[in-house]
Amino acid sequence: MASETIIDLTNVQVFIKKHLVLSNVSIQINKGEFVFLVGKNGSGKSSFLKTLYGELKLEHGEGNVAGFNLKELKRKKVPFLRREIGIVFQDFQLLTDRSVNDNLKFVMKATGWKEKRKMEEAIQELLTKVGLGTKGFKFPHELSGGEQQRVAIARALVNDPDIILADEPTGNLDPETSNEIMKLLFSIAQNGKAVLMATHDYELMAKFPGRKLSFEKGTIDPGIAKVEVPNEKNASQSID
Ligand SMILES: Nc1ncnc2c1ncn2[C@@H]1O[C@H](COP(=O)(O)OP(=O)(O)OP(=O)(O)O)[C@@H](O)[C@H]1O
Repeated sequence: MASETIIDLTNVQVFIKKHLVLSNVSIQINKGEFVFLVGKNGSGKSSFLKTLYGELKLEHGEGNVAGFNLKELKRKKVPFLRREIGIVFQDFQLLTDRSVNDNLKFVMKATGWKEKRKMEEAIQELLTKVGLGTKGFKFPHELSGGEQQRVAIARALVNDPDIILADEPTGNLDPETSNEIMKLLFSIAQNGKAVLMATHDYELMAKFPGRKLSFEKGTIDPGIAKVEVPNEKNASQSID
């Protein structure tokens, strides 16, 4: 796969209100990379991700994400950046009052999808991709934590973004289920997306060798860039 930079930061500083969280951040990430964000609690991983998806405004330094200049990005344009990024959280953040299908449909409608049949086809394709092809009619509370996270990943993929940002996506899951979710996220990177994942799980990191961004001393050590995702030790094409 040809290397193509999708995240490009130069001398970025990340602030929360007046509090300087990170400085001297210069990082380039290519499509197809799997990147772990590692560091102690409070070292700035979530704030870094928020900067990438436009939740925190970039005031200092230069940042380009999926073709958007973060410094010049106006608040009302942030939804356009978000369409290029899929976001996955530790606590899934599904809408509990509707089915899996309707959770996905909700995001589709909010991002401009109109044709019912196209939406239904895309939903089926996405759910099959994450191994939930028969569960679209279920409500979130009828699914296990791992299944709910798969729905959240399907939702993140709705607009076929080049970047997936995952903030401790396995934080609420048991080791076996975490492993399955990792396989899924890895396969997404292998299909050409940049996947960035904050985690404290060193066992997972040992098993799925990706690039590591280390958050320490108020900055980020960018690790060694790899163009392609290394194959997972027990690589399997099948997600189930
Ligand atoms: N809303 C806020 N207001 C003020 N300070 C904040 C806010 N959110 C986070 N911070 C501070 O910013 C710093 C970075 O926090 P951040 O949540 O980005 O770290 P993290 O590495 O993601 O931590 P964790 O591993 O616990 O999720 C911390 O010092 C934190 O206390």
